[in-house]
Amino acid sequence: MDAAWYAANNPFKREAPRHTVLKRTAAVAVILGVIFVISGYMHAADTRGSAQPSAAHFAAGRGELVQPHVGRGSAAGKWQRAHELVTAEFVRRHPQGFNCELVRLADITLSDVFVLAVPHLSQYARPAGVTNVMGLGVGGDGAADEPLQQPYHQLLGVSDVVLRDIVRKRGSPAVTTAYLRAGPRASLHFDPSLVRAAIVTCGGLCPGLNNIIQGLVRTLLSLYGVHGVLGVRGGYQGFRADEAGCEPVDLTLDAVVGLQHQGGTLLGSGRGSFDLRRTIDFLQERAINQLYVVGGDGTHRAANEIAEEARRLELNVAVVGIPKTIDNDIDLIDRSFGFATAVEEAQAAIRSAQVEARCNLPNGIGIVKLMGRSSGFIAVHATLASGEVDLCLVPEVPVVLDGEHGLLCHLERVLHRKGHALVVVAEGAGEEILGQSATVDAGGNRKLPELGLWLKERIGTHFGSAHKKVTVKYIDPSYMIRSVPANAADAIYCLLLAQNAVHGAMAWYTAYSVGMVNNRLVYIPINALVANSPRMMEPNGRTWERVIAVTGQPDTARGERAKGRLGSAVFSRTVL
Ligand SMILES: Nc1ncnc2c1ncn2[C@@H]1O[C@H](COP(=O)(O)OP(=O)(O)O)[C@@H](O)[C@H]1O
Ligand SMILES: O=P(O)(O)OC[C@H]1O[C@](O)(COP(=O)(O)O)[C@@H](O)[C@@H]1O
Repeated sequence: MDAAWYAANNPFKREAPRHTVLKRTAAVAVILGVIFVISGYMHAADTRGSAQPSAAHFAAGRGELVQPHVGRGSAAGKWQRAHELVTAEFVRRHPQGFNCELVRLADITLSDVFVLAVPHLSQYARPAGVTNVMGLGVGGDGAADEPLQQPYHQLLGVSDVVLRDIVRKRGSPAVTTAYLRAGPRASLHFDPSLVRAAIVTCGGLCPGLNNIIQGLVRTLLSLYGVHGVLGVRGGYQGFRADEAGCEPVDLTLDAVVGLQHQGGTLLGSGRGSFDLRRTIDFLQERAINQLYVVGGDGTHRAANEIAEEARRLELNVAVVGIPKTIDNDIDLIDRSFGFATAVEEAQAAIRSAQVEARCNLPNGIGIVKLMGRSSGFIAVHATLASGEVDLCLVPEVPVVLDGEHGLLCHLERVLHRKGHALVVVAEGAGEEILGQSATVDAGGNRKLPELGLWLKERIGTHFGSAHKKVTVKYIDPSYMIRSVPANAADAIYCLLLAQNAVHGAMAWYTAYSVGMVNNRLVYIPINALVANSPRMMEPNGRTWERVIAVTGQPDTARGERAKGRLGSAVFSRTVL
């Protein structure tokens, strides 16, 4: 490593030790003064006394009303004079003001922001220092003979960050973490003509995998003018192609034409075992200097090992993760790609089950099993979207069948009221009833007992013993759901993920995963990502409360029966 170069260019100059995960980027001693829109500023005189809260209301409460200096000059000028903390930059961003009073919340301040520092290759490898310009035609079917280029509209720097904790209330800590904002940087660590990239997709299938592959290939080849992209086949076992019998393939622009319309993954996937030594050998033998790994938390744990070994050996190799989980159980990010498609696709199965339940007289019951090994996000979101589900069972909430507040009694009430009932079951629900399975798959994931089928029998015997005829239809659309192409929202998300994954590696970053946080694309150190995954739905949170409100089922998460934290999983919310 060139110590002098690093000392001059280290973007994280600070006193904190290098191994510290949270690194302080700036002493942002700015009182953000989170501003609430309360009542008319421009029309203050007109609106006071209406249904809007008044100045007196704030004087009596926590807020400080910002008195507008109504006078001559532009709206922006008046607006800026309204309060000394409203800076020129703030006015520039909001030239029209908000046409309402501003109330400064003295309780809400932000004193320090710590960015989750992403390792970068120039800590031991000299950067190429090539100027970054955008190659045009990234969505095209082939490379132009004379590629067109233009400067980027916006280039990002080391202190462009996205705050993590945006929800603020009285008593919220004045310190927050932040993520590096993803995007193109002015200078490139890699000379594009010397880049040889590899892509691998691991774990179970998920809508959008092909969009990610296509996005990576197009960004590398067209946007950056890289010369070679290799597709590693069949997941991590593809790094041992001789053993696995699946040779890597060259990924050209032609090879990815129309790929976004196909489900699955062009490269194949797998949960086969990961071999660090053989993977590093593969990268070195084929002179790969950028590795893009698409997979879930297990895949990211392996990617982290590759990145750490590459750093130990001082290899000029960027390792980039793209989080893939149909279950949406990777924490920190708003949502994973493919999840919205899965929720949408689940609606078809729920509608079919609804028709079966309605038409099988008397007392038709439709059960739909949805994926969700350790978290029930698909089941929960599909239930909320449907609005017709009467009972939703997820791994995070205990399944209590018997008793007055049990789920069977609830079904009896629903049948009495509607004549039919609709149940959605996440596959991992009910382990506390059926017990944990000892068998695991090739990725080390536990095989799950079939609660849905068991429930079908149990409902039959329950109503049978009460001499009540019911007809139960069971639908398992799991593999049909995850094999579909991404919907439009996921397709756009995949494109953003793929482009930004490449921007980071080209700039100099490594050992990071790209994701959406607070609706912005960011770089998250893989270490931080795996430390916080898998995530589960908070059983005492508002999402589950919404499910209860929609289905009317008894809340079996209440009180001491809530499961709490399970293993290394963290409870967290998710954004669709
Ligand atoms: N803790 C781990 N450390 C290293 N590699 C792992 C780990 N867990 C899983 N893997 C590897 O990651 C790949 C995908 O794992 P899997 O659990 O199927 O998918 P996911 O990435 O969706 O969690 C497999 O090749 C598996 O060997
Ligand atoms: O049958 P397979 O291929 O093992 O996959 C099923 C499993 O994959 C999962 O969807 C998890 O996969 P993800 O990595 O995409 O989250 C589980 O819900 C399910 O148990």
